Amino acid sequence: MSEPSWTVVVPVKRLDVAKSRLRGALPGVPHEALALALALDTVRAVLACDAVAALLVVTDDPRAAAAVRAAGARVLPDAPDAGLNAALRHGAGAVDGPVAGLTADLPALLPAELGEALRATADTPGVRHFVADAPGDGTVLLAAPAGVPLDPRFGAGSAAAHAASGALPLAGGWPSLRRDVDTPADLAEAARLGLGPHTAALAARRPAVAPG
Ligand SMILES: Nc1nc2c(ncn2[C@@H]2O[C@H](COP(=O)(O)OP(=O)(O)OP(=O)(O)O)[C@@H](O)[C@H]2O)c(=O)[nH]1
Ligand SMILES: C=C(OP(=O)(O)O)C(=O)O
Repeated sequence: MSEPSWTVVVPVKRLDVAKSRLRGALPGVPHEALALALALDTVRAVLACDAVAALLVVTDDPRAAAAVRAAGARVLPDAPDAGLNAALRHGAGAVDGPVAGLTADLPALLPAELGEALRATADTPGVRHFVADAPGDGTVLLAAPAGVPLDPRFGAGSAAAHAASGALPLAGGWPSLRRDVDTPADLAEAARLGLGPHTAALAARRPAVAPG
């Protein structure tokens, strides 16, 4: 097995405004706790991946910053404060060597699937690669070899945007990597695959019984 070489950059939006489509998905669970749990399970899997040398989380959220730091990530403030792609460019700009941007909403992520995807980039060297999300329209991972700018184009229709910008799609199955969680239905899908411990603990909570 080759040495770990990748730095993974994970952007985490301020928890109070992150993952708005998921608000209320787990009754009785504060929204910020759910957004944080998704990020912590993502971070946990990245740190356990043998292809990853370092993890850089770009965030302005103090609670998220403290929690991911405690888990072993480096934290960079979201100085541009101009959205996901600006945060990724900022993070990638602080990195030497191969760099991958990964979304922070992958609570079922298995380290082995991330490792396979990162290693698969070596089959076509010198170019950017991306992994589309399960529906195929979005992107969960964008990877650039050393010396090539990450040039992220996340957002609606990002799989097509990444392809149009010259990035090659990676074709593995990788269900846990492709399972980003934007909606309650996505969360149910992720639970079917197997949630990481932070999100699983919240999903196992029962809402308090209403008085009377
Ligand atoms: N640092 C940083 N991260 C961001 C920003 N916007 C989105 N992200 C992160 O980018 C990833 C993918 O974002 P989305 O799935 O669009 O998440 P979102 O904007 O929180 O969710 P919705 O409100 O449901 O659209 C998640 O890890 C977010 O935390 C931003 O402005 N700054
Ligand atoms: C940020 C993206 O979308 P979503 O909001 O669906 O995670 C994307 O897929 O590029």
